[in-house]
Amino acid sequence: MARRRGDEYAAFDRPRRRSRPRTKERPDYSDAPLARVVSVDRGRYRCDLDGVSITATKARVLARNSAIVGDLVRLDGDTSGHPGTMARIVVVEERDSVLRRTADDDDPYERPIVANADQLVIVTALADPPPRTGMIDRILVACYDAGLEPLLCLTKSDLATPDELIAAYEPLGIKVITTRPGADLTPLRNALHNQISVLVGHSGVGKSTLVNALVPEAERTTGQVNEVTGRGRHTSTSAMALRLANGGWIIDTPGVRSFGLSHVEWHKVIRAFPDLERFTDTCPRGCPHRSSDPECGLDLARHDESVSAARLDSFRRMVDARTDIDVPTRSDRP
Ligand SMILES: Nc1nc2c(ncn2[C@@H]2O[C@H](COP(=O)(O)OP(=O)(O)OP(=O)(O)O)[C@@H](O)[C@H]2O)c(=O)[nH]1
Repeated sequence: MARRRGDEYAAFDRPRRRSRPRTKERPDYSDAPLARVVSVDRGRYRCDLDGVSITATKARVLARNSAIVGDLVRLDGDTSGHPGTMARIVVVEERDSVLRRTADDDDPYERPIVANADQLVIVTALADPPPRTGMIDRILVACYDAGLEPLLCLTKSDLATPDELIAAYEPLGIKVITTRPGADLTPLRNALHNQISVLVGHSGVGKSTLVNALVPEAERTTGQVNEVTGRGRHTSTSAMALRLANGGWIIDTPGVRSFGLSHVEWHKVIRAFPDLERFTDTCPRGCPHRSSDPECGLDLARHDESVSAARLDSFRRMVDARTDIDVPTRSDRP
């Protein structure tokens, strides 16, 4: 600010401090302790360093939202984990995988949910709330896009039979596990052993109940399903990674109502539909397989008894909704 003449405080003005020239050399953190981010809450990162829980902030040089649950990070500062201490995340290691979703199919803003998972467990209740195969198919698209192995976990088998869903998904090579209150969890434990598994599902399907059974000390809050809306209450509000006693991690994520896929390139959606893919061999080059695309081979699948109409509808709903496909449709033809 320009100083007024005769300003009586002018004499007190301190000489400007020269800033030290910045060094271009960053400290070498390659030997700094390596921890895993287990939860993120308002700029505070809880990290697990060989079983010790450490609270950390993120170094300013790292971009916003650059560390997410599942990330392997190098820590500087106080890594004792004692109450009141704080470490600093100085490096986020390269990720093996990133599971992403968008709020809906038009949302250009993609949300990385979890880093470094190997397996995606789609938790679906057989009733209360009722299963939605469209949602399962959407999550499968995101799963294959992230390079993860899918596992379908059907809960609440005390309320309804799993036969239909097993018949629909097992032939696609997807492992299916069924649970109910008091069920023997050995098959699920075996499937999770030494894997980093992320649990995804609609609110109220029983993810937290499962997590509490697998890791009792987790004490994840469980909620009632609303009798009127049939929806869960979104009791868990943020993702959390938990160590499994016999090796591996499970990452519980908040219940989702939708699973947007605008981050998945449209031509990759078909990968989650191996049962339909063979019909696309006869399609014209670059066919996006929408209902309106001329000579799309999937139109023949409609008349094939071995094809599930629900799966075909589910696929078509996903591609028909895309606004980023620039290929003429039947109605565009002269
Ligand atoms: N009958 C039956 N009820 C179950 C089963 N598993 C969970 N529940 C009940 O379903 C309700 C919702 O379970 P939660 O574990 O809170 O569900 P969630 O998926 O974690 O829900 P969000 O936290 O909202 O994501 C609770 O009342 C559970 O007791 C099951 O196998 N059978």
